[in-house]
Amino acid sequence: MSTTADQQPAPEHPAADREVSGAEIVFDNVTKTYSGQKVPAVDGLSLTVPAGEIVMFIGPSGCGKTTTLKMINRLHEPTSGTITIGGEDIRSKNATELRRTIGYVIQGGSLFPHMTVGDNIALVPGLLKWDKRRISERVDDLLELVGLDPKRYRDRYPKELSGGQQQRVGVARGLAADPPVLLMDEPFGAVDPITRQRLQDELMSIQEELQKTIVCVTHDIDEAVKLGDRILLLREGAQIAQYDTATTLLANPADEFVEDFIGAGSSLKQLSLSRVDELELQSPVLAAVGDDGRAAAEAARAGGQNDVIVLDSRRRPVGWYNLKEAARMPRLPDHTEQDISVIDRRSTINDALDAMLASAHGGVLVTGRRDEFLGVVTFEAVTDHIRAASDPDAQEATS
Ligand SMILES: Nc1ncnc2c1ncn2[C@@H]1O[C@H](COP(=O)(O)OP(=O)(O)OP(=O)(O)O)[C@@H](O)[C@H]1O
Repeated sequence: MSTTADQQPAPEHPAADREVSGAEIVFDNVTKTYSGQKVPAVDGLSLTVPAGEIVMFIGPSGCGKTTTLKMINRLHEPTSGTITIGGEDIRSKNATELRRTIGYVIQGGSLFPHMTVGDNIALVPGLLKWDKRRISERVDDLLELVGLDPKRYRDRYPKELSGGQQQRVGVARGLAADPPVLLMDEPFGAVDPITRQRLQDELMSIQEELQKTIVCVTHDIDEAVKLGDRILLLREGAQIAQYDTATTLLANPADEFVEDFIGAGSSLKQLSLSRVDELELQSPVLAAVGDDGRAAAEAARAGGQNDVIVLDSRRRPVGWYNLKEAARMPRLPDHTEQDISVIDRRSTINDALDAMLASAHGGVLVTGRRDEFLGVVTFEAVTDHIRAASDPDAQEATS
């Protein structure tokens, strides 16, 4: 159902059937007027962010997205109105105490440069006086969760990481004390498009596992459509233009402002609503780290395959070789410098296509929870899907 400025949201709950560790956030008639300003940056905002969902804040520059976000962890105080998290008024704790229970991730990760990756992540658990062993285990778990090998990365300094890796550590730090709420302010704005897509995929896979309540500011409608269980589109003064699922927003824009904002490509954008797990995956012949490459290549050839895919002991893909390359390796190694084009099963079809265009293999590997290998999606599978989705006759024929 559609929600416009004069309606209270009464949405269906996409996360309702999953185990949720997040907490509901409610804004009740919240206004923020900065000192010295006549016009409020946020003017009487009432909004419910359901527990366990990702809500994406989007809207024109200066409409009040960041101000709204920063009121949740009291980096800005409302001039009037009330905000509750899990039913509790955020003013019932002091601001510092509150912030230790809310993860906060901003562009670039904002890591402390003089502290190691491990110490950066351990910061809030340390302030909360967790014991050393628990903190150390937590740091390693989180590094695993965001796809960084703890042994390799725990003791590095931020400057020894790529931009995307720093951003991952930023997410791990935001999640360190297992907060019910994670706030993100343009978290993936500073990285290249391929890295951004991977970070978005990782966030979706982390969210599938953790079910936090995530509020994320973005400037990118495609990112909002991809990540958001719900999208909040604001106009100036944080007035709600529409608050809906991506599907409804794209199919039924509430008015001309929304229509203009989503842009002319909205029928194409609907494609980015399709997820990779709607496609048929191929099951290739697999090999394990340490296997004899020649035997693996022979097994693949016997199975009619042109490639060997190598999995580690946790079934994560760590190598993807053609038969000739594999046959030259007496022991298949546990990592490769080559790009192996991996996407998460909840990635969009558009992401799959982008990854394929950058891949040497004419396909991409699809992973699920904790990066476990699920199968291969081929260029043909994607193009067939796109053809079917954009051809109404074909859709009718299959429905
Ligand atoms: N510290 C401040 N003091 C005074 N005015 C401010 C302050 N911070 C923001 N504003 C004003 O409040 C309004 C909302 O700003 P806000 O940063 O929340 O918008 P935004 O939607 O996040 O913008 P952008 O997309 O450009 O980041 C703007 O008019 C801005 O100029």
